[in-house]
Amino acid sequence: MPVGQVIRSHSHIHYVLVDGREVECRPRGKLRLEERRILAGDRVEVTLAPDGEGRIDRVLPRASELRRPPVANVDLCAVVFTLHEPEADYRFLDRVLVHVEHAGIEALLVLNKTDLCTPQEVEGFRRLYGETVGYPVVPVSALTGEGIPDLAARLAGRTSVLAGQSGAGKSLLTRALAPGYQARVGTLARKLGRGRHTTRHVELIRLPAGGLVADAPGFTYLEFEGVEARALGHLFPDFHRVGPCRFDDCLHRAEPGCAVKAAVGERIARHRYEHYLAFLAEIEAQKPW
Ligand SMILES: Nc1nc2c(ncn2[C@@H]2O[C@H](COP(=O)(O)OP(=O)(O)OP(=O)(O)O)[C@@H](O)[C@H]2O)c(=O)[nH]1
Ligand SMILES: [Zn+2]
Repeated sequence: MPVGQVIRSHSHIHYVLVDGREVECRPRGKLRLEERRILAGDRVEVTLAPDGEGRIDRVLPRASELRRPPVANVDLCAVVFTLHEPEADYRFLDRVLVHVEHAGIEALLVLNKTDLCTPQEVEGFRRLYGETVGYPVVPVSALTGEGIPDLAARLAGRTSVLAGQSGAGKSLLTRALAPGYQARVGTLARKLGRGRHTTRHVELIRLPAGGLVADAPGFTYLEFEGVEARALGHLFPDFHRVGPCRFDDCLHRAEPGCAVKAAVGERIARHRYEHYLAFLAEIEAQKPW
């Protein structure tokens, strides 16, 4: 039985990508009654009819499920960051990275607007986040197209969402990656404040080099709900490369024999440690005493 991936839905009609072909499918009766909605990104078993349409027989177990936007099986988050326009906000970046780690999704750092940067700035960022922190970094310019083929190659075969602060260039990047793509929500809806970010049905856009990218940004809800204070340090990959600390349950704050604290300014960037402390305080303040 062929297996495909749902790329968009319209009430009870789901468009499923099967062997590179978009097939209009309806779920079989029993599935329609189930509580579980069929989400964009779902892998489904389909029966193809001679007329070219199909029937969804079964939704395969999800490897991941994002709430905002509602997409199943996202396996990569491209976090879009800029050094200028808007000015670099490392605290926001680290916050997004913590959320991506918490969701168990691989992160890729996209340094956008390189046309506004000196080569030294790009190299400095690549060293800091690519080497010291340890995420793959892809410098691009959505405006000039520089680096876009490299980014496309990294998104090939994956189901991705873009994240990052407002104005970082997520929309322009999506257009640079999928030049033929036309957003289905018009300017009017966006002006009324019911634009792409709040559309109920997410669409996965097919990239020419293969791979799917959501048409709505991910990780827009950045409260640390569900993140335990003791687990926060595990969401900083640069922290687990040092150590171990003397105590297994070290919070890396004032404990004796803390390997993390000892590495600050060397193998751990000072601002990463400061953001960790700030996030930790935020999580502790959330506790219902
Ligand atoms: N110079 C330069 N400008 C860019 C680049 N990418 C995007 N921009 C501009 O930055 C502004 C914001 O880009 P968008 O794509 O709307 O940003 P966004 O991340 O989708 O923003 P939100 O929709 O608010 O989340 C626009 O004016 C873009 O034209 C780039 O690589 N270089
Ligand atoms: Zn420690």
